Amino acid sequence: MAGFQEPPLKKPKTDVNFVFNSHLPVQQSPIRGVNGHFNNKQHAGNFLFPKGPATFKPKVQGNGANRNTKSSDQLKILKQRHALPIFPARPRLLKELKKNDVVIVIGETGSGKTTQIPQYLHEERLDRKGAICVTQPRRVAAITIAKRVAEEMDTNLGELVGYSVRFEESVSPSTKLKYMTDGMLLREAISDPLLSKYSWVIVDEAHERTVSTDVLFGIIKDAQKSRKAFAKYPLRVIIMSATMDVDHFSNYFNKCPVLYIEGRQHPIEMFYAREKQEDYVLAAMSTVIQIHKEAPPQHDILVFLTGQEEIDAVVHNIRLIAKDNSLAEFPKIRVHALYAALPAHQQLDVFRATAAGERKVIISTNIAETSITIPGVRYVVDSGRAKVRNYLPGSGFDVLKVKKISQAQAWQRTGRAGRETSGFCYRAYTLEEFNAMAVNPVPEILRSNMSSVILQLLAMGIKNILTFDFIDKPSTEYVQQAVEQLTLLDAAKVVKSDMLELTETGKKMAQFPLDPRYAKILLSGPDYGCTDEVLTIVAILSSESIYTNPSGKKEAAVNARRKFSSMWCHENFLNYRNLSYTVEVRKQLVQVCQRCGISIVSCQQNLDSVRRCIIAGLFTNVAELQLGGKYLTLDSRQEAALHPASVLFGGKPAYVLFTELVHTGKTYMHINSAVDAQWLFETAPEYFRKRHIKI
Ligand SMILES: Nc1ncnc2c1ncn2[C@@H]1O[C@H](COP(=O)(O)OP(=O)(O)OP(=O)(O)O)[C@@H](O)[C@H]1O
Repeated sequence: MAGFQEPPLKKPKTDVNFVFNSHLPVQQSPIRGVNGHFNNKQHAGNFLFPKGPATFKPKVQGNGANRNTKSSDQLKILKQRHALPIFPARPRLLKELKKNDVVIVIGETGSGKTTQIPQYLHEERLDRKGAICVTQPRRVAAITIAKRVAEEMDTNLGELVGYSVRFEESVSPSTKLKYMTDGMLLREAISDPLLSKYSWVIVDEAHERTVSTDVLFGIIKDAQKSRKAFAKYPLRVIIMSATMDVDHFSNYFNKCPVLYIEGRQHPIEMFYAREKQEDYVLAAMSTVIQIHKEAPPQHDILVFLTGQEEIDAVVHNIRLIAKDNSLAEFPKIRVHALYAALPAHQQLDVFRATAAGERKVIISTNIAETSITIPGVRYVVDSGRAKVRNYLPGSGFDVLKVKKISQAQAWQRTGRAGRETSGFCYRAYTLEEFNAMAVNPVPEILRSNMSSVILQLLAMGIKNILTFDFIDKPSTEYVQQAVEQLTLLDAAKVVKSDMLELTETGKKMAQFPLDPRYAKILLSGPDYGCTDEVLTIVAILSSESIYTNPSGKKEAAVNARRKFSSMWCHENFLNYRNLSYTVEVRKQLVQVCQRCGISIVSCQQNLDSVRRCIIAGLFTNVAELQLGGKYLTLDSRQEAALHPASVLFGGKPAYVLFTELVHTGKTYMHINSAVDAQWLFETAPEYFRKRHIKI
């Protein structure tokens, strides 16, 4: 549904006036003196100053074929590794890591934390007893970093170095360095709370404070304690970031030491808008054109905007502008969009190097904000905004809204330049606006629906959520609402005051890497005789969009897809790769169903059964048509509209089920089905009686 509207943008007429602000020199942290996090006395003395090139002979090398006769590519990579700011600190860093159970490592973006520290541990054979796991908040980072490290270690991806992200992994029994999303490690902890496969867990980009990372902190602390008592080898933990509140983290981890990797490899020149910009999208776009007119080819540009529709529109506009005769004398532009809903191959395409005389312009969400290195990027243009998920208190829903980013995020964005060589960062907002931004992002756990997390914690045997050792406690109200949702789904029951337990249904639900509501739909499949059908639907809902929305053909794509409400059509702007991915997801869900003994039956096109089954999981996501023609959600009495791209638009069914609410100017219900009031009552009588629906 997203991506329906044609670009609302005009060609930017005026240039944004920038003022040169500072030069982030090679040997000085950009954050020090700006947000003050590093000026903390408690940890003084832990700086790992570069002491000139250290020499070392790795005890273990990659298992590539040409170990003795290194190719020139390998020698080049080795040289690059040795030039990183972290390299001279290697001996002291290892000494500290060996000495302490938990260490916080702070280092400039690009200093080499993510790619090098795991390799150092491996070279020292500190992974003999268990593998090294490195968590990332985002899948694209986990995959691309694993690829880079495999290349650096001269090994095939999936052998010594691998990755694991939801529904996709490349690992083998010989994998020693495993890059994975924080959510995947949390999932592993359900069956193995001691994390016994690993001797090291490295939590990277800890400042992002995703729900999964926050919960992992508590799990890791617990696992560490238990393993000290009776496991064969201890669990060592490294918490890493370039921009985080070290005191808060260190206090949580029993005043663990904080190590600072000094210096950055390449300088970055910083620019701020001279005046406040009315329209951040136009400001970002005109900055790109300004840079394009001045920068040499192959100096690529990475632009941070907020969401899919906006990014598609900007990509479309820049392509149009690039065709303008007035730009004929400048390099050819290759424009890429980068957001989570894009198929993996399109996401990875942005890493492809530019041809001679060409410039790559990448318009991205905050998916590219941390960890990754995009070859060729020398310019970063930051709109200062991001789309963030926020829980609607009292509703059980998360809503996506465009918000200003934090200073920590702004520095991370800056850090995507200056990785291979010197760079430039243009902030399309003023220095005053920057100073007024929050220092750190609000932890996701304080603003999200917690039902998935609580289901996972219960599956790990943690019965009292309110006493779990969270680094920042979520509000009791949010916890209670999530518990209520899990109780309504028959996943959990209260056994004593504040003590919860999973029901048999809940135990099965926790086996699925899905939102509990989707898991409940699958578990209800046999009751409605339609497991086969709902498996397909849930697989699609859990994958990235199977639709394509080519720019300039959005209307045609929407019209083509309208036909799906009555019949299957070919050649209707379906995304082949994402469809194939969905088939893989479905296969994995079938395996979990088989493990849980859920029989896979088909209702043979009886779509009413399918809709009733979907209600079993999503009955809290229903809106009712009001007299004035508007919809109100039954759970929170919130006004929400059908999107013009929905097949139900204009039809006005009395009750509409949706998967989520999306706020883009107006609140839209995302992905809909018309449902019957009688079915609602039959599925959750207690719940709907309280909501007085009309039958
Ligand atoms: N895919 C890649 N291609 C080329 N160079 C790369 C690639 N990945 C990493 N590098 C090089 O390795 C350096 C260190 O990257 P690394 O991700 O380890 O830094 P980091 O300190 O973890 O940064 P951040 O805090 O931004 O995650 C980069 O600055 C870059 O020079």
